[in-house]
Amino acid sequence: MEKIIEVRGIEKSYVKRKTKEIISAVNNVTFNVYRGEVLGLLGPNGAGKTSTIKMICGLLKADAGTISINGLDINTQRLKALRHISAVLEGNRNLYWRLTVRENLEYFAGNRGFSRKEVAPQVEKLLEQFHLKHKENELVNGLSRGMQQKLAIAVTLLANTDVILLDEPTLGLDVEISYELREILKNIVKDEKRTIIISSHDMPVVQELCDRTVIINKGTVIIDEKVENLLNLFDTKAYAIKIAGSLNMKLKQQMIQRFPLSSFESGEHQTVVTVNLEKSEDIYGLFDIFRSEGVVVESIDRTSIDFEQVFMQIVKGEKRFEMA
Ligand SMILES: Nc1ncnc2c1ncn2[C@@H]1O[C@H](COP(=O)(O)OP(=O)(O)OP(=O)(O)O)[C@@H](O)[C@H]1O
Repeated sequence: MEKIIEVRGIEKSYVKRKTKEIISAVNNVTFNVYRGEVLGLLGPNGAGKTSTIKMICGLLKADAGTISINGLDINTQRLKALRHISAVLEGNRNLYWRLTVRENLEYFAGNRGFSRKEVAPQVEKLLEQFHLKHKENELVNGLSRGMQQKLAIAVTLLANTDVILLDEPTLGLDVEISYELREILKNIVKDEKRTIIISSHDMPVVQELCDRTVIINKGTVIIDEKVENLLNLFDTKAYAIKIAGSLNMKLKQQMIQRFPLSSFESGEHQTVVTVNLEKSEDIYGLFDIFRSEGVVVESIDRTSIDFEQVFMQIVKGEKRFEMA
């Protein structure tokens, strides 16, 4: 697999203005991005994602370490390196508000050296793909946030760079437009082998779009693994246990303490407890708790897990999972 981005041991600290306290935001982060893959860059708030993304885009300079894009060092061959990457950063849609949808696409393609004629077929395709055709002659100013976001991503795709970086693409959008955007991106990823880095808190986006995920916590990479492998790994340890009657609060708290991702769904005569166990043997510990409280287990089944749960488990556990 061809490496298109190499991030090696990057570090970034900030000094708090008032207290002069030094904050280590990124601490020795290393990962690769391969051509044609969709990489999810994840982490809880304050983990260091934005700082990492800004260093990759050349908006921030790393205190230490190196970043290369297509073999070009971002410090010593900055302009050449940055020509291979385009980005939609969170809260910054990089559009001209007084131009129409079509004019924005043509203007930014022009900035990258493409003539209007050259990009005409692609502009048409993108207008269709992003369901923006009926808005092509409207000013960006009057568009909804969701439409603006779609256009910003379309502009980025039109630049035809080797790498596209989407920082929180669905943040702040309502559910319908998030879904629509996810579907559009899914089709683009399926049809064209684009290299995309997505930073997101929207786990369905990660689950459905990303091939691999790099999870950062407290400035350090804690996971670099294929999404599929993570789902499989956790899936085998997720159980749905049916219990007669209901569980009292003390027991629920006891379970959450021992198995942090437990969830409870109470019916009229039954409760379904879903747990994700770190080791399969932990099931015995669970049964011990039930036995000591006289809880009757009616059935136990393996269940499927979604990426949201996987992410929570990893971040809460703050540990590396050795993959088989
Ligand atoms: N300009 C700055 N000055 C001081 N501290 C900063 C600055 N930018 C970021 N930080 C701190 O660095 C740490 C990492 O921040 P960063 O924005 O990179 O994380 P993040 O993972 O993108 O978080 P979020 O998901 O909330 O955007 C945080 O503790 C943050 O408060």
